[in-house]
Amino acid sequence: MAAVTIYLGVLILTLIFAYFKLFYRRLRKGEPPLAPGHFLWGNGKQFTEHAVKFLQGAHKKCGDVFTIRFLNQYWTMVLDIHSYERFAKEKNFDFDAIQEQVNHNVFGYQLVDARKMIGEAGQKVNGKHLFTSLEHFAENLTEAFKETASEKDRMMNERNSRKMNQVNTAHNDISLCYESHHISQHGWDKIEDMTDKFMADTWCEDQLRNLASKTFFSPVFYTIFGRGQPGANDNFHPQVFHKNFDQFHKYFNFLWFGMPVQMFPQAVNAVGVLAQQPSSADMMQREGCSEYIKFATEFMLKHNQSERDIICHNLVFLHVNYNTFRVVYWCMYKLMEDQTVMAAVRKEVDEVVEAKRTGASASEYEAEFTTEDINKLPVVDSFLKEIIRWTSGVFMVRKCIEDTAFTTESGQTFNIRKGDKVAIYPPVFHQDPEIYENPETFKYDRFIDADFYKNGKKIKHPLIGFGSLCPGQKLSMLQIKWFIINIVNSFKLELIEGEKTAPNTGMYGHEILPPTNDVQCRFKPREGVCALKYVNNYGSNGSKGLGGISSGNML
Ligand code: HEM
Repeated sequence: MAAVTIYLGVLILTLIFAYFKLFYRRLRKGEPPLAPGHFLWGNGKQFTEHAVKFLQGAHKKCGDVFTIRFLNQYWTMVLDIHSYERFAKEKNFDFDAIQEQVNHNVFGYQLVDARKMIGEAGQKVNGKHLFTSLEHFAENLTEAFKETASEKDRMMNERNSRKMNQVNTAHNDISLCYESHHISQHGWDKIEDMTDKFMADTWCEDQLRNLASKTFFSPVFYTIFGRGQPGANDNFHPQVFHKNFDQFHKYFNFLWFGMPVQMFPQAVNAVGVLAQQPSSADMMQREGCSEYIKFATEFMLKHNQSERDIICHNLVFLHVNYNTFRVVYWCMYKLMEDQTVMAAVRKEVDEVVEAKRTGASASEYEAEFTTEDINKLPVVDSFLKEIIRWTSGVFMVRKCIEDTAFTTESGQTFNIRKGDKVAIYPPVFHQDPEIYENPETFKYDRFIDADFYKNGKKIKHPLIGFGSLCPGQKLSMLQIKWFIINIVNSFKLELIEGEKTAPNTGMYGHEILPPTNDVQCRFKPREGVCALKYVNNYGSNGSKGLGGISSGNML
């Protein structure tokens, strides 16, 4: 009995010691206040329930800068939008540790000489490479659209042959009637007209995720990895990768926080498929393989990284591009959900296409767009920014590598402890009613010629969906804009009645929130549309050709 009491006593003392050692924090002078939370788990539960509501509440109680806790990890939140640039420029707030954590915990590898590699690889999607990447993407997009449109042709051919049988039968019947009841030739023509109209009115139905995958993810995949010999590796296919990436992504937050992937059998299965990639030598030989992948692969080989590491890095690159896919999903959803949005975007696109159109007849119609042209559409631009505002769930996180006195734009100084995480949480700004009137309402034209204010002061960076470091933001924005112009020009899209979804607020932490559920939609090619062509004019007349309205705050 005495021994049990001693054991219990030791256990309780150990637990108390562990609690004070691991979880409890005594604030030092000048440190930001701690947000109230569970004595053991900290603020994890409040965060996962609804990160924005939790942080808005803590902001009201604690002020612009305060610290939250996830188990034994302390994160200081800087929730003053005017301090964004100071935060981004603070040299003691380091991103490398975060990038290492993602690479190690989520993708299971480590990048050698990471800063140099990411810095130089980032140039392969900017400057002149931005234009060539967009050119390749545009070519792949045209292919993907042709394939999607041909689905309707395939479907119509099947229906046609079925219908022709019916029509032949009807024809025989009608001929009999025609002879016996004198149905006019006009009556017969009308029946044939109705059959044609029925064919033209035929829609294809699909899940939106599938449709976005076929029309957008596929061209992105081919733009990154190029195309191999037909049938070379059946699993290295955009749709196979998309499906498995979708599975894997569900566990992103858990993996990032350090939970072992073995806890999630579905993620393990998905990774098993995603690991089936061509060898690095074969990858670089694929037709149209991107400069980014070629550069990264050569860099990693030079640094003696293994084939496995290269495969993992390819997945990281696909992961960052997957954000662009998610934005496109939401663009398509909002275009279909709200007829006012569709009408406004379509009007702008139709007008510019009409103005640029060349060719004598429908079969010859073509309109050329430069990067500048793509960027010069205020409605498309604002619509896209509103989608990013409405769906971004991103953290901008850094590790504090030295004890640091951080001064906000308003002059308050806080001591941030070495080893803590420091973060800006853009969704809190994006949902702030003082910055964005009725933030819960989707307003496609919110960003047209608009300035935004907080505490009476104009905000320099009102939308922070890409953080300060993302090298892919220009490419991403341009790919999405080009996609919107093309999809609106080429297809009619509708949601099936009653279908509805919303951003999944339980997934805050993902750069772009996934939908709570997928929706069923229908589409068909528009008749007699003008073919659109992207023209890479980099360097012509000394042009870097970005121009446009987006350069102010997003590009
Ligand atoms: C809508 C699409 C995208 C979103 C919302 C997005 C968002 C972000 C965010 C929030 C970060 C962290 C930045 C920070 O904390 O300052 C980031 C980093 C990064 N993004 Fe993107 N991104 C997108 C598309 C892309 C694309 C298309 C590429 C590649 C071409 C890309 C490449 C990267 C890389 C390499 C980093 C790490 C940068 C570093 O370590 O310095 N992203 N992105």
